[in-house]
Order: sequence, then structure tokens, then C-alpha cells
Amino acid sequence: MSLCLLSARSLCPTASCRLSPAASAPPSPPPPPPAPATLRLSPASTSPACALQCSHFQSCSGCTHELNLHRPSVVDDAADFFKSLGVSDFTFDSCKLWGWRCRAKLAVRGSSVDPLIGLYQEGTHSVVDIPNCKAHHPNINAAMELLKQGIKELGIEPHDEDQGTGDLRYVQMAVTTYNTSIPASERYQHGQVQVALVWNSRNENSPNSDKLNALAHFLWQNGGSKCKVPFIHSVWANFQTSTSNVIFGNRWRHLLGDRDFWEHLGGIDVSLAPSSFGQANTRAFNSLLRKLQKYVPYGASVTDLYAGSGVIGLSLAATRKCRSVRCVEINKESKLSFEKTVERLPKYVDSSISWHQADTSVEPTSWLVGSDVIVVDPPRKGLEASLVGALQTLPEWELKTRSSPER
Ligand SMILES: C[S@@+](CC[C@H](N)C(=O)[O-])C[C@H]1O[C@@H](n2cnc3c(N)ncnc32)[C@H](O)[C@@H]1O
Repeated sequence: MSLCLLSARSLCPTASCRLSPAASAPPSPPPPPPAPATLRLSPASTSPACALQCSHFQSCSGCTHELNLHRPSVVDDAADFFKSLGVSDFTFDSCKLWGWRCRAKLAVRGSSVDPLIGLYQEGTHSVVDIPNCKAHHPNINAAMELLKQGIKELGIEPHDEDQGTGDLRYVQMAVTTYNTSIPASERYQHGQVQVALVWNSRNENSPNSDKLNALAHFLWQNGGSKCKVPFIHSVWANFQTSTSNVIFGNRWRHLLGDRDFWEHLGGIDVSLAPSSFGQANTRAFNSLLRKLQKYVPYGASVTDLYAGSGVIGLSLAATRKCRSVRCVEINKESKLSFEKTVERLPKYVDSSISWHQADTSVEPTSWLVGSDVIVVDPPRKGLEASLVGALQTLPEWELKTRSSPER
């Protein structure tokens, strides 16, 4: 069995240069890909000024690196770490240094006269307004500006955490860069934003729902498909009244624009509903998927743990002709996006493909059995101890099953 440890999670946080560890060694490394054992730097490294130059850097908790974005010092630490594990072909692609973030969850606070849209200041619940964020795709900033305008014109009250009042709590902005009606070279810059408004009510029949609909129509009229330069893809609502820190409630409603949101990643068309996890750095994730594919033998049985809507597993199914791909994910909302993506897989893909709603920390060994390759892409808190234990004991366990017929 080859174990493929993928830390695509490192794509999600906020520094502008991203690490893309290609694979880890134990227990038995897969055949090395053709990539050389070097740190590959983006063309930006030739520029003397790889500094973030963002006016929000000091106050916003988003970015951790301000200088040397083309090669932050943590790259050397990562290279040393992987070398110590026997992985000498660690590579690093920074991809885009600015405007790379295609997905953002932002708090909406302040007042209807002076709304603030941004991230919390480090260690506080004070929101820093970040209209000129350098990490955001430019159309996320344009959509934030339009949202502020709508809040002011329609008198929408942002959420007040202390009082539990106000209508609009958060907004999630996700950019699709997959518009095949324009040339490929222009698609990224013309990315369109799926806006999900997190509304402080139980459902769409609550007394403040008129304001929600008015705000959605404002966004659509001023940025939607009928505009000269459209940049709003669709508008969704999520309903949340909890006093906890959990951003989303369980109820989602599609309001305006296209219901389906597609991106092209790792060689396949991928559907991403706003309720499903999506990687923030679209370009870097695509590059990581392309690298990862080279580590997976043709015809392998793959288990994709922490799969979300199964982008990694399904991209492997299509490009490595996998015998089987099992995706394991705790969030049931991701299943619909998985199914839509499967429907669009090329006809030649004949892998046995399945998606399972399950907690990987419960009886993890049952998910490892029979797999040639295991992909793990956990949230920021990392792998659960039970899964780490199962992965560590796996070679022993595999040995037992292999030897059992001879007993
Ligand atoms: C970093 S995301 C990766 C998603 C997916 N691999 C992708 O690239 O789109 C982590 C995913 O793990 C899921 N998750 C968190 N805890 C889990 C658990 N205990 N068991 C299974 N999935 C879990 C989350 O819902 C989330 O979709």
C-alpha cells in the first residue's frame, strides 16, 4: 500500500504563498514522479518587490506573510521536514501572489450607515474592514463594495453579536473562473462571484425576509448577467440564528442567478455548492492536483478521506483510470456536488465510485482496508488521533491479511 498524504489544507489559510507538499514517504513511497528535486519558483521571483503591499496588513488577521511572497522562509523549513522523511522532491509553486483568493468568508458588522465587511482583528471580535484586500480575487472586492452600497441604500442592519440583533451576519464569496464563452486567457480576471448571505433568521418566511430579497435583487441588478460587465454569478441565502461562532446554519436557499457553480480542476469539471467545502486558492489547488496525479499508479484503488465533494478522488478517477475511488466526508451537504461532478466525468471513466457520509475518526481502519492509495486532506485542526493510529499500524495489519491465506 502506498500512503499519499496530501496537505491541500495548507492552501486554505491566508498567506499569499502556498506550499504544496507532493507526497510523504511512509510506509512505502510510490515511484517518484518526473519532477526534479528542486524548489520551483514562480516567475514573480525575478521581481525585486515581492511584498504584499496591502494597507490592511497590520490590522487584518488574514495574511501572515508580508515580504518575500515568492519564497517565504517557511518553504525552507518544509523542504527540510520532508527531506528528513526521505522525500527529496518537495516542490513549491507560489502561483499567483496577489488576487489568488477565490473564496472568502467575511463578517458583516458596523451599522447600515457605515458597514464593515472583513475579518476579525487577531484575538478579538472586532471586524477590520478590508475593501482593498490584496489576496482577494478583484471581483470579491468589487462584490464587497456593491454589498456595502446595498446595505446603505436599503438600510440593512449588520449583525450585532452582543445584542443578537441585525439582519446580515456573514457573507461568503466564491469565484468561478470557468466561463467557456470567453477566451481561456481572460477567464480568471473575469471570474464571477457566488454570494451567500448569512441571514439572521430561521428561514425565508421570517419578518425580515423582504429585506433579504431586496438586497439579493440589488446585487443581481447591479452585478448580474444583464449588466454590461457582469461579476455576480448568483445569490444564495443561509439562515443562522445561533449565538455560537458557527458561521452557517443548516438551511440554504438559492435566490437568483445560476444554481450550478462549476470550476475546472485537476482535469475535470467540478460542481461546488455554497454549502460544500471549496479550496480558496483555485490556481494553486489545480497545480497541486496535477502534481498529485503523478504519484498515483494507474488502476489504483483510492480512498479520499475528508473528501468534501470529492474533487481530489474524482480527478484521480479520471486521470489515473482508478479501479475504485471511495470518498469519505462528514458533511452531507457535499453529496449533491459530488453527484453532479460524477455526472460530468468523461464517458471513458469506468471506476467504481462512491461517496460516504462518515466521520473518519470512527473505526478508521474500515476505510483503509483494500486501498492502494489513501488521500487525507483534513481541516486545520489536523488528523484525529484514531486515524493517525490506524495509519501507523496499517503496514502490520496489511502484513497479517496478506499472510493469512498461508496459515
Ligand atoms: C480541508 S477540507 C478538504 C475537502 C476536499 N478534500 C477538497 O479539497 O475540496 C476538509 C473536509 O473535511 C471534512 N471533515 C471534517 N472533519 C471530518 C471528519 N471527522 N470526518 C470526515 N470528514 C471531515 C470537512 O467537512 C471538509 O469538507
